[in-house]
Amino acid sequence: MSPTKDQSLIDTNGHSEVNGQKSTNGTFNHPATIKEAISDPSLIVESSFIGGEWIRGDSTFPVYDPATDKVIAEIANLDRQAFKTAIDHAATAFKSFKQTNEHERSKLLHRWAALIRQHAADLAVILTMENGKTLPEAKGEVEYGASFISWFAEEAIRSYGDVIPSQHPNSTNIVIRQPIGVCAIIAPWNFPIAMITRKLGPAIAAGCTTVVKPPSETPLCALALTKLAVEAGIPPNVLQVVTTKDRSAVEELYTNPIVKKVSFTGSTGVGKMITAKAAGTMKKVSMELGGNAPYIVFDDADLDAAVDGVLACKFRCSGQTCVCANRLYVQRSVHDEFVARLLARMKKFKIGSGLDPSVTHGPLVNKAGVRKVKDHIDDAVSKGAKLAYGGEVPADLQGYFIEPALLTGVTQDMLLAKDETFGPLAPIFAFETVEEVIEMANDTEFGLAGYFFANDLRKVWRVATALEVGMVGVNTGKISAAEAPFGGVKESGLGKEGSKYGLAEFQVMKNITLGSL
Ligand SMILES: NC(=O)c1ccc[n+]([C@@H]2O[C@H](COP(=O)([O-])OP(=O)(O)OC[C@H]3O[C@@H](n4cnc5c(N)ncnc54)[C@H](O)[C@@H]3O)[C@@H](O)[C@H]2O)c1
Ligand SMILES: O=CCCC(=O)O
Repeated sequence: MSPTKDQSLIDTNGHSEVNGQKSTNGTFNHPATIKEAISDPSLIVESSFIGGEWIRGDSTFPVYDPATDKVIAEIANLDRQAFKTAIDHAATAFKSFKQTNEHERSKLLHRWAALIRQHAADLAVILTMENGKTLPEAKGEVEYGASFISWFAEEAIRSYGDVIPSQHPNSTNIVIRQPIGVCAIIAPWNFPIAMITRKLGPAIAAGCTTVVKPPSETPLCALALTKLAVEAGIPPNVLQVVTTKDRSAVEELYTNPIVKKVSFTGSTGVGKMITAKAAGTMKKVSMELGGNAPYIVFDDADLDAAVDGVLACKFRCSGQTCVCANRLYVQRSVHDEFVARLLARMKKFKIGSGLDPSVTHGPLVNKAGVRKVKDHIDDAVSKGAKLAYGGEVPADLQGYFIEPALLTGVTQDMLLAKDETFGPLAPIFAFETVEEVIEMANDTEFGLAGYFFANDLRKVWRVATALEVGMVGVNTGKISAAEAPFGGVKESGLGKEGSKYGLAEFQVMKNITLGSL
């Protein structure tokens, strides 16, 4: 694949180089350690944060750089008791934190967001080295992550109640919102900063105390964020982070009766299991789960805009985004032209270290991710699809790489039609009519995001309302923003994050009927 400067797929500013990582002969030297690549090495923390102390414990687990398959950190591997201790600290802290003034919490969050932005360059490098995404994407994510903290700093002071006229004489109903209590936060590796701030922003704004379980693939961003939160003045027991590789230890978070809310982002299977176990103590849950987004290109669409949308949406984080287009439906009359234009753009991709300024797509997070893309390609080809481009695992790269791939002649009976690929594979299905494509798009148990490109207004309204998803992009591949309610329907989850609705997920509503005094 030839190098390119085409960065139109990245929804942030252009490339920038990392601390002189370019060697004198012009080839890119990926740094061996994170500390040598950032300006403030104190941001690299490998311990958990419980009860206001950094806890190392007796055992550790490794974090791998997906671009090199080399260990870049050894993180504290804590047990179930550590979660219990953190929950107890959070319960004690809740007694006073729930009494804090909304404006005070708002100021804390504003200070934290400012510190995140101040350290954005280093955080982006840490993110790229543990997750693999390119540096411009990582910078975009740092700002995206900070935007949730800023947003909820503002929402904290707009947590309005209600006054409802009573049918009884001398009586009034007053509705107030209160923080729900101790919250458990469990996050995935694909957005190691934003998936955590999208939960911590509203939790802290609401006056809750938290215990965070970061993903074992990418804990360094969560720990660096925590260090900055402490610097910002967020009381230690309000935000605690427990790192572990032991999934059974995490059970404490969704079964301990002290925890009142579980906010989870991850796969649908794990989300269902957690929901079932959390039901044992009737915890409130938010579930941001897997997707299988349809991306529909109608014959009246602006085809160049539709190709831009695919680059932004399908290949973001090398295809490892829950709202990534998973199935590309293209109307038969524009199919060949669309495929040709998409192929021309994909030929400009370059895979490699996300820190290399000439690279457009980084590695996947692990070998299992590469295997899954391969399996989806092999299954589709065995059932009649054509591999039009890419799909090889490059022998000359050490990390978890696979070439972005384009498949044509894809049909609904193939594995990738049902299962989220979570990788850089663009499968093209041809369709004839609006009815047919709506039926195909909805033929999945998932319902997170959907996209389509069309110009006819009646068709736009019809399709936007018919898609069974929580979020629709019309003539755009970019739908995520702090102000927009994020969340799915069907088996893609429960609840909304971000937006004016996100705060309520961490609150309980209480009606006070005030009789005559
Ligand atoms: N809807 C959304 O907002 C959203 C956002 C990002 C990712 N996702 C989804 O997340 C998935 C990819 O992320 P992932 O691979 O990290 O998901 P995952 O479900 O494997 O893991 C998510 C988190 O849960 C933890 N975990 C996994 N198994 C567990 C268990 N048995 N008990 C307790 N904790 C457990 C993980 O360590 C991680 O912290 C995809 O399906 C993607 O669509 C959804
Ligand atoms: O991967 C899921 C979250 C990505 C986003 O917030 O756009």
